[in-house]
Amino acid sequence: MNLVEAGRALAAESARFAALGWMRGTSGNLSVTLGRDPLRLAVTASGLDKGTLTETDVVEVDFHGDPVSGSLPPSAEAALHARIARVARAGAVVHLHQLAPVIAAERNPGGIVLRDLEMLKGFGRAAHDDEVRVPVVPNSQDMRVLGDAFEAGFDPATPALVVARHGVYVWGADLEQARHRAECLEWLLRFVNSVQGTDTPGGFA
Ligand SMILES: CSCCC(=O)C(=O)COP(=O)(O)O
Ligand SMILES: [Zn+2]
Repeated sequence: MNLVEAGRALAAESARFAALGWMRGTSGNLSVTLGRDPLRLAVTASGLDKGTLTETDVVEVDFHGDPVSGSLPPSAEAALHARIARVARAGAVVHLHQLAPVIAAERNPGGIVLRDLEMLKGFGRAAHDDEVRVPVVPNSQDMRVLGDAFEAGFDPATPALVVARHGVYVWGADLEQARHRAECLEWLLRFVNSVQGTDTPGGFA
C-alpha cells in the first residue's frame, strides 16, 4: 500500500469510527504500516476532526514516529503506533476514545480479564481460552513511557492495550482486522462493565 492508498483507507476508517462516537472531538488516531525495512507508517495528522479527514490528512512517519515528509504534524501518539507496529508486527493500529475500556480500566487497573465468551473469537482468541487478560497501563503524555509499559506487558496473543483514563489501542494484520477486533473488544468490555456494575456513570464508585 502506498501513502495515497493509505490516506484513502485511513480517512474512510476514521469516518466510520467517528460515526460510532469512538473518535469524538479530535480524539483518536489510526495508522497502517507501509514498509518494515526501514519501518514506515502512514498515520493520521494531529488535531483534526477524524470524522472529516481527506486522503491528504495523513503523514508518513519513521521508526520513532517522526515525519519523513509533508508539512502536517503527525498524531501526537505516532511514536506509540510505531512501537506497536514494530513489537506486535501489526499491519494497522487503531486508537479509539471509547468509554467502555476506560471504565473497565478504572475497576481493573491490573488488566481486564475476559473468559468464556463467544465474541473472543472476533478478538483473535478462542472463545474458551482459559483467561484473556487485556493489559492496562497508566496514561502518560510521554510516548516512550507508554511504549515501555506496552512492551513490558506485551502478549503476542492479545492484540490490544488499554490506556487508563484515555482510550484503547487495537491492532491487526490490516485495518479491517483491527476494526473487527476493536468492535468485538468494545462489546466484550461493555459486557464486563455490565457484569461488574460499572456500565453507568458512578456505578463503579
Ligand atoms: C481530545 S483528543 C486528545 C489527544 C488524544 O488523546 C488523541 O487521541 C488525538 O491526538 P492526535 O494528535 O492524534 O489528534
Ligand atoms: Zn488518544
